[in-house]
Amino acid sequence: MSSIVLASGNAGKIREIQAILQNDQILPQSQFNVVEPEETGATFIENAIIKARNAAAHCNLPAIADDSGLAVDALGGAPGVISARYAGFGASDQANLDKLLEEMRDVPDAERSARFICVMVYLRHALDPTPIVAQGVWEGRILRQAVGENGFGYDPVFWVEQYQCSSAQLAPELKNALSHRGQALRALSQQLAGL
Ligand SMILES: O=c1nc[nH]c2c1ncn2[C@H]1C[C@H](O)[C@@H](COP(=O)(O)OP(=O)(O)OP(=O)(O)O)O1
Ligand SMILES: [Mg+2]
Repeated sequence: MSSIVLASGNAGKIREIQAILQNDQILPQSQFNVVEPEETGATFIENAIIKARNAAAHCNLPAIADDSGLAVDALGGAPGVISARYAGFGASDQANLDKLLEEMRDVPDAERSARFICVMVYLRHALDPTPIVAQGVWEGRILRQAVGENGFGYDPVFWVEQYQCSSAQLAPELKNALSHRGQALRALSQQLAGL
């Protein structure tokens, strides 16, 4: 099997994707000096395709991309596709999370429902007209303060009802078994196996 480029610059995502797929032919785009594209899409799927196409074109290889984010009901679905730049372009995870907690300060406990969404795309080559697409959704609630050290991004404020802890308090394997990303990757793998 030939290599597949993983079109992400997010170390947390890359760690999770590699742990789930366990395929040493999947190489992060940093190994090819891919320049990250602007994520101009209005939807997760558009942004995933933009990222996968950019990496596939640069590397002349098949590519996988993950576009994901947090949709909070009390904020009308925000931060959504702009989750990575909620507090501004190039904002840190901490700055994004602080902004979310601030926006949610006066939202009562009963109205703090949210979900993580992940769209994974596989392109056979840059101009592949029929991308393989898979999606995962993980329901949770937004905490009032950050707790936990694992994961990345908004994990410290995402309450996982089933385990009564934040997703940053889950062991990495358990997060991958439950998460939007784990769901999307398993669905993507099934489709790839059927090709
Ligand atoms: O499991 C997760 N646990 C916590 N936070 C998460 C998760 N999954 C996505 N998120 C947040 C992080 C970031 O704020 C945004 C993704 O933005 P997104 O553009 O897809 O990724 P990114 O810019 O970090 O890396 P890249 O585009 O190179 O893959 O959603
Ligand atoms: Mg991004």
